[in-house]
Amino acid sequence: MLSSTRFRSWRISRRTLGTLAPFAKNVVNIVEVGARDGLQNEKGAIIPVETKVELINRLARAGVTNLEAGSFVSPKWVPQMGGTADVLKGIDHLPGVHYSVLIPNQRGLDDLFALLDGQPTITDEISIFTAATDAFNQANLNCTTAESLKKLVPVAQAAQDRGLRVRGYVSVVIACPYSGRVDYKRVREVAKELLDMGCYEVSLGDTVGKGRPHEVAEMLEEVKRDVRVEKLAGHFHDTYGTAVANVLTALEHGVRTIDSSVGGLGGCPYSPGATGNVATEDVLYALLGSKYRVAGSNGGTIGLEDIVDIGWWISEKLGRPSASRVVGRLHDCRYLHLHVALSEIRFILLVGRYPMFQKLVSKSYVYDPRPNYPLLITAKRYWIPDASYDNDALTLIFAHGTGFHKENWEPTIDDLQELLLRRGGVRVREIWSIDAPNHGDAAILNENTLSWGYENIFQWEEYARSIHSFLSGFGTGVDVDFKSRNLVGIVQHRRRRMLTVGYYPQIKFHSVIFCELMCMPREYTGPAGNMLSSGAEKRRDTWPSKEEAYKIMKSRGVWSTWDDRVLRLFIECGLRGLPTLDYPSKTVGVTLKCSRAQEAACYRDGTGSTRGYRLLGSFVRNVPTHLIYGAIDDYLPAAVKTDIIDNVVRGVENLASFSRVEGAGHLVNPRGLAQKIYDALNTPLGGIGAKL
Ligand SMILES: CC(C)(COP(=O)([O-])OP(=O)([O-])OC[C@H]1O[C@@H](n2cnc3c(N)ncnc32)[C@H](O)[C@@H]1OP(=O)([O-])[O-])[C@@H](O)C(=O)NCCC(=O)NCCSC(=O)C[C@@](C)(O)CC(=O)[O-]
Repeated sequence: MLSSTRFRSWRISRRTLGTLAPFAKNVVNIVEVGARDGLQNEKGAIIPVETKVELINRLARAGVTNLEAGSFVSPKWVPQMGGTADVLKGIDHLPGVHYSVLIPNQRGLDDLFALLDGQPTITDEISIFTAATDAFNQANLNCTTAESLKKLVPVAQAAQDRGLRVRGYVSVVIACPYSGRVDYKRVREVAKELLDMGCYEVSLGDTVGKGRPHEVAEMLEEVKRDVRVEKLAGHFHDTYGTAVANVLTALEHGVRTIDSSVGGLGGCPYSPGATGNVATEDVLYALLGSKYRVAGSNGGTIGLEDIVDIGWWISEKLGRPSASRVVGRLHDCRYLHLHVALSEIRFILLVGRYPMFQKLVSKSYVYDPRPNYPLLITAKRYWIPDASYDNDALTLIFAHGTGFHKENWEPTIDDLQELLLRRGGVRVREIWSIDAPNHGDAAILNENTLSWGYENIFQWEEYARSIHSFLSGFGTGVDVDFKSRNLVGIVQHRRRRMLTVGYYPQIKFHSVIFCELMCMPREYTGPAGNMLSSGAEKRRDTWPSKEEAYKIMKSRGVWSTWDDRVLRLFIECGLRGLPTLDYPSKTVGVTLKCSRAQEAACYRDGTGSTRGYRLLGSFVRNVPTHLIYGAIDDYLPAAVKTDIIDNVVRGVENLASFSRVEGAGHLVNPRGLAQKIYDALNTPLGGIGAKL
């Protein structure tokens, strides 16, 4: 779990930027309320915690940085919110994302505090709520507006004393289902009282969804007489189809934060007849190409196609069509492979990604091995739900090459999974892919630590140690006993050392597959390392957005030669939003997760490849070893490959298998590589017992 103080302070600085910068720059904040306001209103069976967790994780990965994760209300009143504590415990807490919870009263806050006692960073924000009419409050909170405000004062105070930020809601700001037309003056007074309690922002809710744009305008102008508009958010339900128009009206009147709900989920259980919130997809779509830019962590925004996909997915889970207008159009278009002139990048990525995830599901983890190992580890697990396996089924452990990240393997995993499903053979129980500690998501979590002693040379053995630590189980965050698994290590490029060092306790491997192994004698490592490290230091590492980065990389340099799926994953998972420690004053755009300095530091570790070269001979005698090279000798000279086979391994007969991927060089083609990995996994091993 992401629980360090270092991490917390980073979140706070992002939060400050998030609230101030967007207002000044026509940047719109989205508060995604689907998992709370949306799901709370679902009739029928209780939605499982896992579904809520997946929904929230997907939204955060799509770039949403403010989302409501649930509420601590009475489960008798709102049964769907019953498992909120488990939801908070289950989600991946991504850096820079606020996972807020709705709190009705002191009892709800006490329940949250009990949770925070055990996990202090599980949330940093609560929302409190009341309404502009007594009638609505009586139905929703069992008290009048004045009574509810009185009860909320100590709640807001206690939350702030605990370091939480507090957001306020005023419901029924246009019309009340019980008492009709609302007095906007009362909306102004209630909003002001919430701000006086310390709310950093008040969201004005057209709970019934009857509001028309001119009414929204009038209501806002009234509220603005007492409240600065940057303190206001708009929350519109779409019962009468006016929600998008109301959003645009609110923006024109200076509001810069909009609550919305993926798939248009939801409604308030105490607002009879009201439908869901304005769909997040519909807001994103409406603002495309306008003077407004939506803030988010996915290349500085929220990925529309990701949200479309999530809206489709959650609607399927709930067994009904999405309420979003946009989702039906874009989702169908994607599946018909029509060209949608929105974001070509994300569109193709999703189409390309689907074959794999028909069967495999995935989850990201943060593993904390401290104090046994100083750096946090991030890993992703892929598996088929509900499948059963015997003890022989394999668990594949993927390790990536320098400059990449754990998701880099996904096209290969995708193609491998397809082969396993289509052609059978060995049974694969689970696949894990692990970031090097200065790459991928781990690089963000370890950003500060990496600047204290790892900045000049990052020995690749650190990756070895981190994986050993991960597999040995002396840490928290991943509850799998890898020692009982039938492990296969699949290692890209120069990672041979990773599995060979003799750390204790020893981890048994069924076999190891080296792909384009970068072990070489000393005369090659120096020049290659110098060339690579100076290249890494000089390379461009900031771009205005992920879309721009893709366009630039696609058109030049080594990037343009990559398999397109790999390049798109590099954009999606290898880049991060600014600012960073290296660029503290750049607030817009994206940069590399594995910074230039850290990549160069890896290349300066010249001895890793040489030691790997020396130890490879004894390694293959002890561990069934498959070796796969690209057929094109681009990075790795043909002479080195020949030397490895003839002199180090002493003939291919000492390997479990040897193959070359046709048409591939150092950055091998994923499909060809998947075929070779499939073949290697299905090669009988002849009974060598492997121990690393
Ligand atoms: C506020 C209460 C609890 C008062 O309900 P009450 O009956 O007046 O309170 P009580 O203090 O008499 O307690 C009654 C029972 O509830 C329990 N209880 C009391 N508090 C809690 C709590 N926090 N968590 C869990 N249990 C609680 C309490 O322990 C007791 O249990 P019992 O002894 O009968 O077994 C109730 O009215 C309630 O939960 N209402 C829920 C309202 C709600 O969640 N509405 C939807 C959210 S608001 C919304 O959607 C609008 C918004 C924000 O999106 C904006 C917009 O669209 O306008």
